[in-house]
Amino acid sequence: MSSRLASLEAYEKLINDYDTWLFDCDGVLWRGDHLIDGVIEVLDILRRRNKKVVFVTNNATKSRKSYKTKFDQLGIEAHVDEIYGSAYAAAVYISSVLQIPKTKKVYVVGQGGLEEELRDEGIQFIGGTDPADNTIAPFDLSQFTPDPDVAAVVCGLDTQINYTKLSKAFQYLISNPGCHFIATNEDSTYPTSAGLLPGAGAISAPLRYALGKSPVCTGKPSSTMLDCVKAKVHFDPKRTIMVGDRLNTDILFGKNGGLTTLLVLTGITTEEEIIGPNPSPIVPDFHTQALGDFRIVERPL
Ligand SMILES: O=C(O)[C@H](O)[C@H](O)COP(=O)(O)O
Ligand SMILES: [Mg+2]
Repeated sequence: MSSRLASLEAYEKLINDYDTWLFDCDGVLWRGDHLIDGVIEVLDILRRRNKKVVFVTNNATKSRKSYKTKFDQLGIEAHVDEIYGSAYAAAVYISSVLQIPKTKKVYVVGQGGLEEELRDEGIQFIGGTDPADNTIAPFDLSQFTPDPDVAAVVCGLDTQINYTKLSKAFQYLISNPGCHFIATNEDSTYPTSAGLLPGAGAISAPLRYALGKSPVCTGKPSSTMLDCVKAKVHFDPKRTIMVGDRLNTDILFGKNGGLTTLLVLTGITTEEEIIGPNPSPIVPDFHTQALGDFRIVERPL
């Protein structure tokens, strides 16, 4: 059963017990471009208490560098080497795990952030933001010649999704032998300041259905994302806490990694889902309304 934080002592104890704090972004720090109340103060408290702060997001629309710009714009202190996104995890997976030859290419269903991370890993790509693929014109298969050098299809959140991209991705996956099917993440929904929208999982779903097979997922809860963090950040899992708003990504990611987990209710998951009559089988160690609740340690009620 998840334990709800409700006293000054409980918030103090959590801060004292954990040296490394991994934070999800959408639904924890912000919703779309709207900062969630109390986030800046609490991150400052943790930094002043010499806690290691790391950001782990499944949102593949931005690269780590473009996330740094978003943090700056929202007034949140963050450094590029503290930021880990599913686009970065996908690029590292392709270059270091699959080791696709540099002569090969990736067909992208996704946005600029994913392309930037692929480029930074020296991976050639087509599709993505290419205007030729961002069209509402009907797709004519008889006019399409698959590029034989495409060795993988990677699918992330793409707000410009269309039938042409789905068709080309599908064609590469059925015609190029051994073509890898990768999803940056499979979140079903995406929390914005105006409400919920379809998530990256809803973008790769038509391909999963058409192919009858699932992609390799590199974002949370997969271990690929934690391996990316571990490769750059030293931390003791026993003294590390994962803070997130979604059970089947953030909390499962923490549990899979042997970390302690804290659920906040400012994003996807409602309290009903953890303490209601039919609670989720994914149980966080702790939960609280919002990250901002930790301000109590410096302004006791
Ligand atoms: O659809 C998506 O990609 C997700 O909803 C979104 O990106 C989640 O981001 P996170 O909460 O992991 O920062
Ligand atoms: Mg989230």
